[in-house]
Amino acid sequence: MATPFRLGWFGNLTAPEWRDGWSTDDATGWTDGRFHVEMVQAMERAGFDFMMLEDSLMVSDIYAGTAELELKHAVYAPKLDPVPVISMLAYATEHIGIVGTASTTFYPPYLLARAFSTLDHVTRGRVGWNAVTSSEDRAAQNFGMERIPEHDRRYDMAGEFVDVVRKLWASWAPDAILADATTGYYADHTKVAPIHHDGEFFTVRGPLNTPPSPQGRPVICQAGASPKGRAFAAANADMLLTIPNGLDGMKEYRDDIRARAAAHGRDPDDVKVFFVVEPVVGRTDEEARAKHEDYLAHAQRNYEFQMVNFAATMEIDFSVFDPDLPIPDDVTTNGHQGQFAIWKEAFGGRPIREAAGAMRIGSIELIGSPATVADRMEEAMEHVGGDGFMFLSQPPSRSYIADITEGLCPELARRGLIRTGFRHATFRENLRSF
Ligand SMILES: Cc1cc2nc3c(=O)[nH]c(=O)nc-3n(C[C@H](O)[C@H](O)[C@H](O)COP(=O)(O)O)c2cc1C
Repeated sequence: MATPFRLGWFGNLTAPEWRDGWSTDDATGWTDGRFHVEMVQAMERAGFDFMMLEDSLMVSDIYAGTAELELKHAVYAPKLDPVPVISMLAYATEHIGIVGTASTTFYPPYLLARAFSTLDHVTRGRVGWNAVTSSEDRAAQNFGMERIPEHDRRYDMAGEFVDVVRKLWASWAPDAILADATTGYYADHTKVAPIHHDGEFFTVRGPLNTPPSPQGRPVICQAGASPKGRAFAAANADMLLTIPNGLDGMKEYRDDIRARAAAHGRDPDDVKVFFVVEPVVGRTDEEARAKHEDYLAHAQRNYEFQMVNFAATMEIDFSVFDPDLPIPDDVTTNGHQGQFAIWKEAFGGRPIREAAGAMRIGSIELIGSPATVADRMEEAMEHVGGDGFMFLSQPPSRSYIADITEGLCPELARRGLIRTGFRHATFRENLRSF
């Protein structure tokens, strides 16, 4: 009997595939949100648990001191704000969870608690919040700061931020709404209380002015990789996103998070871990390999894309290094520390240009027919212990989405490896249902 796992998609509200000439309308038309609506509908039909929308708050010009390559490849900009787009994606679907990213360093906690409570209402209990600390000076400079706060301090702020948000979400008792025409009371003021939070980073009176939402507390998602990030995630998150290298790295991460969650008195099964992969699927193994070869043939484009990706998220200007040598040993970052260590390991001491030109972001390589890829996914989950995968494709194309939703997912469903329906109304209940 197969043990089922879950699927999510690492979505970017950026331009979908615009370089191959096949979906020319999408190249500029995607900003009306319809491309992503059709994408999330395909995922819901195919058996995905959720779509996640990443976010950042800057146009990065770290690589070589210019935004040229960032904008040339549309890596993180131009993009749309995920928070309002969640409403649209949810209105076009019935069951799938939708996770939006919002930063604990830049949002005021009151606005965030209110926005996600509102989203929980309008999605009828299907929203998740990807709580990130952000990592970029360029983003900080859009919010009156010169530099992003230091890495571990950001997590201290994030811990208090989540505490405030939780208190605000709980500032209305579940039965505070009466709507009683006989007594003339809409809401019971004795069940709505200020929180009077006065902490190191935030002072918030409360209560929230939004009524209790279907989940009460929207699903919390997190992607901490450093020790401090893992501690924060294990204490607070319902789901985690991660890209460790290889099967042993995946198992180490999941075991560590589960042990940390248990140490906080939590049931480890309430914390689901999703591993990022970018499957390359064809009708046959040969067809999939040909697609992969085609990707490798764009080595210079891939290299430039990854350089911006690394520079934007780690604020390290890779242009100062010799691309024909490995990453120097003494480079550190105040950005995504855990992720940087993992990428360095993935480069395996190879020259930067060569490694980045052939790189796909993901914990394991999945290339083949639906049956081949399904075999590998099943083996991986057996090794790691469970939970699920999150697919990434930067940028996604309609044909890539179809490879996954019409090719791979039916094979996974036939084997009983992914969900074929949703038994519960809310995202959290569905996340915990197996
Ligand atoms: C799959 C995945 C998705 C992430 N999405 C975002 C995002 O949308 N916005 C963001 O600022 N950081 C994002 N991050 C970064 C994490 O929040 C975190 O900072 C990073 O994994 C490094 O871990 P650390 O902060 O513990 O060093 C993501 C990380 C991963 C692995």
